[in-house]
Amino acid sequence: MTLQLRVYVPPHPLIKHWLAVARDATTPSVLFRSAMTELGRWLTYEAIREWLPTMDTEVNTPLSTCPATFINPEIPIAVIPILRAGLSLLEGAQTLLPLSSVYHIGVVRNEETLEPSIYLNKFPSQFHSETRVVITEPMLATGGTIVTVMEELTKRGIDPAFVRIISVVASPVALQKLNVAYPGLVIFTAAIDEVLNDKGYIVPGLGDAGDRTFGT
Ligand SMILES: O=P(O)(O)OC[C@H]1O[C@H](OP(=O)(O)OP(=O)(O)O)[C@H](O)[C@@H]1O
Ligand SMILES: O=c1cc[nH]c(=O)[nH]1
Ligand SMILES: [Mg+2]
Repeated sequence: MTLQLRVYVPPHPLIKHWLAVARDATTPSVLFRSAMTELGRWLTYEAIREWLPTMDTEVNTPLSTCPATFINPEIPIAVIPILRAGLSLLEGAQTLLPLSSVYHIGVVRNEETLEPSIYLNKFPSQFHSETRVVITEPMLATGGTIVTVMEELTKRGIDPAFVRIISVVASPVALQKLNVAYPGLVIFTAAIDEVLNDKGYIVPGLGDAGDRTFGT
């Protein structure tokens, strides 16, 4: 079977609404953060459908016994926010995955070369092989940052088939790069924008997600 990247753009009115708020250049930082939190929440809700491990058992209702399904607490769930901008989606993701562990990684692009470099890595030396991973990264532009993070995860035992990427705006260049390197990956994004300008910004995009989140 040939694996292929799967990219979902959920047609949900709340996702469209909060994307529109985030794209609007007049949206102040305080509202931009709310929009990103909501996008993190609804995109995570979509992404963990048929993915979060469950276990079938029985419960006793006040009247009788009945089949029941719980989230399986034995399978570790990791949320990976890529600093800085990925922090904007974290709260929304975390509210849906309250038992998850959060492992931070800081990556910054060189503004001239667009090459990513890691300045903080809180990953363990090895992850449990069954770990499910949600990566929060709002912008997939050249794809350099997300591929760097995937390399750090897979060399510590993460299976790409267990990874879901939560993004807000993705470019075809980044998606193609991911498809070559990790064809089994699944991505949930609010939009795919075609153009990458000569400074590596997605157009129309939403500008610099890190700066808009933190008001810098
Ligand atoms: O796909 P790429 O071309 O690698 O670009 C995407 C990355 O660029 C931005 O990070 P930035 O370097 O601006 O850091 P920040 O999040 O701290 O603002 C953005 O937050 C992504 O992490
Ligand atoms: O458009 C872009 C591209 C990279 N990083 C951003 O924050 N925005
Ligand atoms: Mg930035």
